[in-house]
Amino acid sequence: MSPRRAPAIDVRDLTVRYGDVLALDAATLVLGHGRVCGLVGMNGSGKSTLFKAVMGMVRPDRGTVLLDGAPPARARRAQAVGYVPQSEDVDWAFPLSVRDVVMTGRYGYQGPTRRARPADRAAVDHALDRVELTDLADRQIGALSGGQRKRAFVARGLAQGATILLLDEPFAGVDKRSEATISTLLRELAADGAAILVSTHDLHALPALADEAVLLQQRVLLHSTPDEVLRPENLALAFGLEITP
Ligand SMILES: Nc1ncnc2c1ncn2[C@@H]1O[C@H](COP(=O)(O)OP(=O)(O)OP(=O)(O)O)[C@@H](O)[C@H]1O
Repeated sequence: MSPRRAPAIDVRDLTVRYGDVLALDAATLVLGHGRVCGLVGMNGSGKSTLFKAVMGMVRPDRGTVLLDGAPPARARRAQAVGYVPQSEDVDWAFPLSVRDVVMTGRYGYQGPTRRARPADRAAVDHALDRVELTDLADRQIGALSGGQRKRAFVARGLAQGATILLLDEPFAGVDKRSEATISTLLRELAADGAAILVSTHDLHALPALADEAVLLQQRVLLHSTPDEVLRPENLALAFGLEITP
């Protein structure tokens, strides 16, 4: 019998503080390959902090993160994990074209100072095509619309060949076309075996997008199906008021 595969994302008892602010409080979240998990919570509930901790970009006070059974730094070196940050976390004035940004997804294979090999260029072209940005590939990244920028970062994860994808509010401020393009792509990637953790404030879109969902309020309040998470009494737990999706 083959050994059981480690979960794609295995977060246990994760506590993160920024000074006096308790951003995550013993959060536990386990996600398998082939699954899309929606992360739902109020502003300030710790969603971005969870992504950063999973990427190894913030140091937890307590708890562990394993990606495919390995610490985040090793998973990053192996190019196993791709991250689409919140728009606010990106310097859009950086003089990179869309193609350059997507090519950074390949740096683990070629090193930043080496010239792109044909396989790298082919992977980048394919990724640009899948997010429908081929026509804009040579434009400076800051000269794209919000939705197009999100698609460029999704393309970076695609070009990288990441099997774990973390997307921090990829639908914020994007139009229906970009939203549909990204959602369809995420479903296809999950069908190919990727594990996808995606935060969203778009509760309507959750059932079509995600196989499972997490309600976060520093702690994981609930990890269940999207329909269960969207029950008004559960949303009231996380948002503190009666809202209907
Ligand atoms: N660098 C930082 N220094 C101090 N406090 C921080 C820092 N980053 C985040 N915080 C605080 O940690 C808490 C969690 O923030 P986080 O960005 O993870 O929330 P979020 O759920 O992603 O919010 P949003 O939905 O608004 O993006 C908030 O109270 C926030 O103010």
